[in-house]
Amino acid sequence: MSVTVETPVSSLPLPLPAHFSHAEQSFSLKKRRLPFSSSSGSPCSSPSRLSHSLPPLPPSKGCNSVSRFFPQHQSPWTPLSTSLAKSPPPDSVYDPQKQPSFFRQCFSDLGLLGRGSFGEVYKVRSNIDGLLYAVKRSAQRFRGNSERNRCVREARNHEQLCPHPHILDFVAAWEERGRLYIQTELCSTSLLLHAENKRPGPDEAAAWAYLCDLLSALHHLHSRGFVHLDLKPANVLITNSGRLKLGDFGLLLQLQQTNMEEKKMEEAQEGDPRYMAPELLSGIYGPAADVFSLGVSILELACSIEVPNGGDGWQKLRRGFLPSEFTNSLSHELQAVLRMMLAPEPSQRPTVSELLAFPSVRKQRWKRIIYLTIAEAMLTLTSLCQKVYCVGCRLLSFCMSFLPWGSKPVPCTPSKESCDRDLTLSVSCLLTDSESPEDDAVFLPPTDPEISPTFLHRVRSVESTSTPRPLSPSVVHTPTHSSVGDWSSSHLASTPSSIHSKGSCLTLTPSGSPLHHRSAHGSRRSLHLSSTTSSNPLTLRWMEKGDDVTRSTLEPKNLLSLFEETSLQGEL
Ligand SMILES: Nc1ncnc2c1ncn2[C@@H]1O[C@H](COP(=O)(O)OP(=O)(O)OP(=O)(O)O)[C@@H](O)[C@H]1O
Repeated sequence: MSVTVETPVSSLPLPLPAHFSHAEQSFSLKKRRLPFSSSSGSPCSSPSRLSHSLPPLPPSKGCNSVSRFFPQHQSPWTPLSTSLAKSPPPDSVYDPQKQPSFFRQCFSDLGLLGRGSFGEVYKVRSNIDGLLYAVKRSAQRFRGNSERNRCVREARNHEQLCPHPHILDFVAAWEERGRLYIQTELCSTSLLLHAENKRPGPDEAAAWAYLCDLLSALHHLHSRGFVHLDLKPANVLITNSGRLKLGDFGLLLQLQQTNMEEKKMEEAQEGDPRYMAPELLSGIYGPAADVFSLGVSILELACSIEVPNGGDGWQKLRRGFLPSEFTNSLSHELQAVLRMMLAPEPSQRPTVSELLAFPSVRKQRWKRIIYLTIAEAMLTLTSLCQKVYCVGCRLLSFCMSFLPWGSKPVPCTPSKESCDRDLTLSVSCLLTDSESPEDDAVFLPPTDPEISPTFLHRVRSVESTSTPRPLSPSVVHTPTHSSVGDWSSSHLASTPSSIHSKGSCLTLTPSGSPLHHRSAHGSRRSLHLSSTTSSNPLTLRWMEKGDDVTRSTLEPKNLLSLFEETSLQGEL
């Protein structure tokens, strides 16, 4: 396919969907995420922050909104995935006679990772294999059979698509009390949040990396006769190594023909208007729509801009105009690729296979493969080293217990399991607005609330506010540690926040420095999670530099704690 610099521009403006009426009119530079509203549990809304407003709920097609006409699904739980139907949890883990739900019996250590228009996503530890996962629960009970069927189809399609290195790993899906649960692999955050937490400004290298990963994911989908129809940074997850994984298959569509031609589809739904291909407005669905959405996503990420969801800017982008004031800083190669992906006519856009064959894309893909191989090898190595270190510490502790002075317990770096278990923190206030607490109390507020990794960006937003925001003294955290794998990953993935765990004291730091905040009187404050009692809960608190709190809390003193204390003071 030849590279067209000028794409033909149709003179007639495209019809705008009705819900674009309050839309943003043009492109604008990306702004940093606003503080998370603790009361609502959602980002503060602002007209200029439309990329954080949730897309409109997809219309519920063909289902009656009055739920009493439909039988409630009262069975304890129904497996919806082949994996779960074939190997249900053992009796030792799940006992249907017991009161707690399937979810509560099979999973523990809950923390809210995020909310979308479909539902809530929790970080969990499986009581079956002891590993960490993400579980997405639909916010609403099924309002009828068509809605239920759509959810079941989503789960089955997702299961069918796995495994692939750039598709979010599917583990299981089930239905319980009229809600859908999808268990997937746990990632570190979404691409949207990851991109927002980076330094503002164009980042072409990252854009190429994202393009390569997502082209690979789309290639997998399209070659199996599926179209995603909702590709956007919020639906892409990023692993500890920085690998992108395409997720959220709620609008996934299986095309009838194997040759993947565009087709008018009655049952298909369009996704987020900001990333939507123009032909979807005419009801033409095909793989080219995904290419367009990927083009918009890469444009947004490469130039660090907000893409419009209506108005002139929206129209222009769908008529082949790229915002040159932003794209001029990109290389000609990337500009050319974007221009082709954003061609107004679906037939003018290259297919994913054609894009993967472009010399510029092939070159970048090789770089990406090498980078990911090294990053993932380093992560594995680091976690191995940590395990060895843990075993060493335990052995040392065991040996010291035979020495005459060895009666006192020797603090030891916790095992990887406890590290992993405790990495996720949750905030209880985010868990308390379940619509019917009795029936839906699958996620009881944990006694020791934790903060999820995605909560870090919200904590960071505290830093940017002008007035000090005292943290609630009731926010008491379980002992929390980041596994070495997770620390290094955050560096590898260029995530600007990291957690440094030094024995019993843990410091949240953006970009590797302590999270500082200037108080009204100008003194520097650091946000610490510090050990405060002998039972060792960690309390999130503001500490003035020079406060002696940490020193007094590191008891009992011994060689290891003295060493930790010294290194901590060095950091301060
Ligand atoms: N597997 C996962 N691992 C880690 N975090 C996840 C995972 N899945 C989702 N999340 C987090 O939960 C948030 C909400 O996810 P969800 O897919 O429900 O919503 P969304 O895609 O942002 O919105 P929508 O469903 O409206 O498109 C995400 O933004 C992400 O931060």
